Amino acid sequence: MSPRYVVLGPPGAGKTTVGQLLAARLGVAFRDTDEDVVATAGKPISDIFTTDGEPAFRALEEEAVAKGLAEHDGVLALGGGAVLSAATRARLAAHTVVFLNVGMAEGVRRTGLSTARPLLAGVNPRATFKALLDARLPLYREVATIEVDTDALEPEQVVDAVLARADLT
Ligand SMILES: Nc1ncnc2c1ncn2[C@@H]1O[C@H](COP(=O)(O)OP(=O)(O)O)[C@@H](O)[C@H]1O
Ligand SMILES: O=C(O)C1=C[C@@H](OP(=O)(O)O)[C@@H](O)[C@H](O)C1
Ligand SMILES: [Mg+2]
Repeated sequence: MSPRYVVLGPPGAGKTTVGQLLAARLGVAFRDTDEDVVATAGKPISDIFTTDGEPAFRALEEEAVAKGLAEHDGVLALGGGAVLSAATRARLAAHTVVFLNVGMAEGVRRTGLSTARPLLAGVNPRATFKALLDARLPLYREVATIEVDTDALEPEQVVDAVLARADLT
């Protein structure tokens, strides 16, 4: 069993939103590793970061991704930082991996009103987002089999683009 599509990319790229729409379009189940982590920890992501620290969150996330890849056959969305784990990147090698990209301005705009992402809750979200993109873009591209730039697309158009790209592979 293997997910039809694994969806990754920076916060605000639309992994959760587009992943759900893609799953609905295909008539398959949707799963999000962030939700699995919250269920396992029994508390919200912001609390895990505050109480237990980011390394504890990353360990839970690595486990949730491994389980999702092994158990789920629909669309699996990852958290934006899941690719920081070399073990996760190695596990993604055999999968159809969709990288949803978003630039700094649009990414900050989309995530700006939410307090749910502790990494972006600092004083300078633009600088934080830029540093995050610089560090992670090579990692997303290392594992991606399909890349879609979402900046100028509505979520349903992103689904169209993913499926059009998938037809070509
Ligand atoms: N293509 C898009 N165009 C406009 N807004 C979007 C798009 N994709 C997602 N959003 C919005 O951006 C916010 C973050 O989306 P989300 O799916 O949670 O991203 P991620 O899971 O990648 O962090 C949500 O408010 C969502 O409605
Ligand atoms: O980029 C990150 O490191 C994170 C992204 C979040 O998920 P989304 O990318 O779905 O917002 C969530 O996993 C956590 O707040 C850490
Ligand atoms: Mg998400």
